[in-house]
Amino acid sequence: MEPRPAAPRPRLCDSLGADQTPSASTLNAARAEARPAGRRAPAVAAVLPAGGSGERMGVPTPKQFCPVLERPLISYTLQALERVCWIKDIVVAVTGENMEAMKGIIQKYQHQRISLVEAGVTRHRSIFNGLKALAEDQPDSKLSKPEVVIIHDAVRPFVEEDVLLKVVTAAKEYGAAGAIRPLVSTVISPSADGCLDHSLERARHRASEMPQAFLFDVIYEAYQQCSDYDLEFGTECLQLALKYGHIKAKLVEGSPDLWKVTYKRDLYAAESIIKERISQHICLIMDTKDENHVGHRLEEVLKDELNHVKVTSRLPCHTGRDLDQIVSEQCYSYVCVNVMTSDFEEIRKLVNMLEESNLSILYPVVVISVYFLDYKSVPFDQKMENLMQIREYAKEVKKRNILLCGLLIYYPQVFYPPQDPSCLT
Ligand SMILES: Nc1ccn([C@@H]2O[C@H](COP(=O)(O)OP(=O)(O)OP(=O)(O)O)[C@@H](O)[C@H]2O)c(=O)n1
Ligand SMILES: O=P(O)(O)OC[C@@H](O)[C@@H](O)[C@@H](O)CO
Repeated sequence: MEPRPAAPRPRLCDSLGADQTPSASTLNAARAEARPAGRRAPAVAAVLPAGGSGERMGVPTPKQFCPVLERPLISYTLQALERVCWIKDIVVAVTGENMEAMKGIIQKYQHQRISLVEAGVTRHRSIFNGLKALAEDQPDSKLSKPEVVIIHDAVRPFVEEDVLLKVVTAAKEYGAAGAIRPLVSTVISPSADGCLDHSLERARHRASEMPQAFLFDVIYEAYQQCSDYDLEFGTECLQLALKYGHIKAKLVEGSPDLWKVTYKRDLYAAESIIKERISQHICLIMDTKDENHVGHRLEEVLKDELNHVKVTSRLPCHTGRDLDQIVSEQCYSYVCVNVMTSDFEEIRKLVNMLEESNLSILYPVVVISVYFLDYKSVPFDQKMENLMQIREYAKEVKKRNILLCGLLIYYPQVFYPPQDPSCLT
């Protein structure tokens, strides 16, 4: 087993999640349920098989390393599991030839709690290698044996804490548990001559997805007893627990986002989902606390469209504290609405804060600086000079995954009839 890479700098904790991310009270209740009175929560580890070649993706790069928004797919899955604080170890099985690349990903994106093991020639063998790293009967094992182990494909990036908690809670009670989804197509059985032999009643069957969870001893003993045929051709861990451990896994309905990236179209879908999620988190920054600030009109419009709009006002004298609060909101799109000020240095300070927070390591960060200026009080060429500064600076920060743009709204300083405030939007 490869030693854990050196602990990188403090990693930002990304709070992004799909809409179904459970509330803290939900999780606390489920944790309490998972923890019989007086008993400690189970020690939980995860094994991520990531040793495939991605043949069906049809590209030279194994799909787990294919870029999504210029970041390897596996990094999103690692981030999803790292967001779950009660998973103490994450063991990733990669091929020897991809070991260095995997270490580089861990370092660049500051992943933590990751241990690497050599993958096998099949998915089951990769998973078995990951389990061996957690079993304490192995000579080079550096990890403590968990009570419950999660098995999750590295190419299923959209896994949320709630389904992980459900399968772990169920595995503790039943010995094994797995996420399932309704079938989209009907399953049929062909005869030897390539004709239909029979079809399965779709409503009575389900698709087996990931994550799955097991009492560690149940699945580890199943793999130790596994036939070579099963290791070579099997695709279902739940079946191993049934066949070798006589454990009937508890089936847990999963969300639609649990699908596995298999074909190229799945990468495009993954990118769209990620873009949609990060674009839902917007932070509006205004340059005064004035409640009549035009930014509040924009806030109303955005709140009608988006789920997470944070608003803050940044007075020049309190820039440091307000900017810290802004960055802590973990947004990835910032709209700075400037009516009173149009100080380029303010934008530079914000961009520097965003960069120092490492936000732009995980996702591209968008900063839109909007200037409202009365064209009678400010000469046009002076303001355009400001925008030109932003344009040059934007070229520089784009290399650091921060997309900066400026918008100048020049308007005559006239009185808008109160019955028509929409003129300002
Ligand atoms: N020898 C293998 C084969 C697969 N996997 C992993 O098992 C997961 C699910 O397998 P699959 O989608 O089949 O991945 P590939 O085998 O890479 O895909 P393909 O069958 O298209 O080659 C993936 O994270 C893959 O990296 C693995 O760890 N070791
Ligand atoms: O068969 P593949 O290697 O493409 O993927 C493995 C899947 O079969 C597996 O992840 C789920 O079906 C649950 O076992």
